[in-house]
Amino acid sequence: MSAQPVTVVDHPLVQHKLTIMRKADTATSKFRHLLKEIAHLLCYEVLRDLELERIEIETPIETMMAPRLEGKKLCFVSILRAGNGLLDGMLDLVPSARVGHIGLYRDPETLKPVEYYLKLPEHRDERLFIVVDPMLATGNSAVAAIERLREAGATNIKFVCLLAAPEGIETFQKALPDVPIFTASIDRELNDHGYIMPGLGDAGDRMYGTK
Ligand SMILES: O=P(O)(O)OC[C@H]1O[C@H](OP(=O)(O)OP(=O)(O)O)[C@H](O)[C@@H]1O
Ligand SMILES: O=c1cc[nH]c(=O)[nH]1
Ligand SMILES: [Mg+2]
Repeated sequence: MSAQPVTVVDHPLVQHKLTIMRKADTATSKFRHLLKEIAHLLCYEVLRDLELERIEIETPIETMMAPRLEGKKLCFVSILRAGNGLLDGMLDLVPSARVGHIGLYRDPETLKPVEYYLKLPEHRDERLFIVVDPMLATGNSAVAAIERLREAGATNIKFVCLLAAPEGIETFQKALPDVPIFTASIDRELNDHGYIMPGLGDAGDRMYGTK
């Protein structure tokens, strides 16, 4: 099976905001704010093909059949912690969406993800799951999260990140060829510690000021 494409959202607004996020001297509050704003723009792209239902409404002039989004059929899944930055922006646009959380941290020695939390809504086979995490580095965390979702019954899944490394995309597409990736940038490569270069550093630490 050939892999689903990677969509790079290269809109000038996204690229400009990303440049500010990458800068080492951008403050935590500004970083979080920009991540939320970029999440709005990524959300717009990832939901482009969303099916709408039609409902009858009354405008001041006449009756019409108008398109409506059924937000409850959508579920955003945040890979904790850093995924919450994207999640907040996505929920601004689709407040009725359901939300799942998967807690994973990357062991700094092995670069393997360690799971510490999982909470998902029910009726998983009926929903579109949008899994969010700003960083796709080795790809191990995203693959583990999505495999876990699949075990739990999710079938329709898309992945959204801010930065992706070529190594992470390769791992992801080998493991999950049917899951499309949306990202604001494909960066150059990983360094010896599994950090994306040029990247933006540790997304969780930059969001929450923990370093
Ligand atoms: O593609 P990978 O090599 O798996 O790396 C990416 C993961 O690393 C970061 O999380 P981290 O482990 O730092 O946890 P945090 O969000 O709690 O800081 C990031 O938010 C991803 O989840
Ligand atoms: O560059 C990276 C790699 C993994 N996790 C991050 O937060 N940043
Ligand atoms: Mg981190």
